[in-house]
Amino acid sequence: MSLSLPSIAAAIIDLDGTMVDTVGDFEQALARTLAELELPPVDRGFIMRTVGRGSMHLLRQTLAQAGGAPELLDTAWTHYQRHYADINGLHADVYPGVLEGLAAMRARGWRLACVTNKPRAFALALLEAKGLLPLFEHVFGGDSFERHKPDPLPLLKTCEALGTAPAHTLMVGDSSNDCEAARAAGCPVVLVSYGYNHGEPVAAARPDRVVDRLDALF
Ligand SMILES: O=C(O)COP(=O)(O)O
Ligand SMILES: [Mg+2]
Repeated sequence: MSLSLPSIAAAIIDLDGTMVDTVGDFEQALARTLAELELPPVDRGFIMRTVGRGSMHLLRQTLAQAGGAPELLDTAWTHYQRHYADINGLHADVYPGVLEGLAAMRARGWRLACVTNKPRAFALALLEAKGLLPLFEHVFGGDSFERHKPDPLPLLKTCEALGTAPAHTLMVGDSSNDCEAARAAGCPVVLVSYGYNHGEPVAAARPDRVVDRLDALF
């Protein structure tokens, strides 16, 4: 599939690793959760390789990495949600070029939606804290639909909500999850080079284009 920008009417933008560098938030919330369970913290590299498949996946992997018993997962989840809500956005920065890129999309008349695997309540609070929320018509999280990315369902549902055909709705993300979901939904896809792609170069996912900044798309 080749990317034809003039045919695009809307964009679905991923959050963690694409708009906001949230590793610091994950690091803090996980460290506090593990400390409460009397377990050692995990390192930043592990978090960067593991993030992207939803908070429950991250927590399950983290618990295993820290040597915690799988039976601790429910308790850990309760702690994690409380800690994440407390620090959400405090250790996170909007990447360079994001505001400019989103403004350029809006200037072209594109409709914008955010689709993340983060729980929706955390995504809304983070977008609000970073001043990005007013740019989006819809925000959907990992708990908004029955299945999350890399399943195409969230993208198909978002196209329905936007009223745009998948072929005219550009997915912009940072990982192979975003790319797989887009391919299966029939959306063209651009990946940013700077996010979290499970430690792999994004080009390996074979998106329609790779950009180093969101505003480099135009
Ligand atoms: O797994 C996460 O919570 C991050 O997800 P995202 O990259 O889809 O925003
Ligand atoms: Mg991401």
